[in-house]
Amino acid sequence: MKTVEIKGIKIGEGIPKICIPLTGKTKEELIKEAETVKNMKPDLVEWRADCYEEGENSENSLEMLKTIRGIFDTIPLLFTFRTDKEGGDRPITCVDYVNLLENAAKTGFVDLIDVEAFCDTAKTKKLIESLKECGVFVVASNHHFHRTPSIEEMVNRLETMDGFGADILKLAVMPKSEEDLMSLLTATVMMKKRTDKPVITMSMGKAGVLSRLCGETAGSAVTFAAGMKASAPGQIPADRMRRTLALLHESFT
Ligand SMILES: O=C1C[C@@](O)(C(=O)O)C[C@@H](O)[C@@H]1O
Repeated sequence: MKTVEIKGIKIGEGIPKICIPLTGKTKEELIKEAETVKNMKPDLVEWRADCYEEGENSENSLEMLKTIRGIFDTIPLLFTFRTDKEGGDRPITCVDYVNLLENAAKTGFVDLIDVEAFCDTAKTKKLIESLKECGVFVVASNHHFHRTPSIEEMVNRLETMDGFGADILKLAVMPKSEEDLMSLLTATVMMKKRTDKPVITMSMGKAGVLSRLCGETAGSAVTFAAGMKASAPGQIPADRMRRTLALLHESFT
């Protein structure tokens, strides 16, 4: 397994790492949220720039990013602009999306960047390459807020993201039944044999909660947990997540 190591955090090894999202809408909200989240001692922090007012505006975003980086000086920071097509808060054109990610990578303020791999597949590989050249790790992602694709499709999508050259492969799906949850877990287990990169998967909503807890067994390297506010359905509070992961880990060893 190729672990991704950032500021002493080894993604892809041991207990799944806890990532807490920041979802504030205004600068004031975000600063308050960031300080609260810092006290929760997350392994990673995700800034959901699409939740920020005018977050699609590169200048605005990068200014805010600098402030957030200042607060999380030693904690790995993931920059995400989730487009409205994949469940995010605001629309953005493909051109602006690419520019925003490239500009964020060039600041040196972020450790990881989320790239929606299926936004414009003809351009994804090149975008990932250019971001990696700036020295950031790339998390390729794909989200299905209304369904769980077949096991075959989920594995294909994760393998495609691998082929695009991402460092970490992420897939979030919505279950409609217990079978859907099991399908996501099966696809995750199958990926262990098909890639040496860290994989992150989750089945969202209440029906999928188990998938956020069992990453150490299934092979999901990071789990997203709520800080002040969840960024997706089914995220449980970070303190409860930490206790549960520790309890499971203890039971395995
Ligand atoms: O991709 C993901 C996963 C996520 O959607 C979840 O279900 O926990 C939460 C998002 O903030 C993050 O960007």
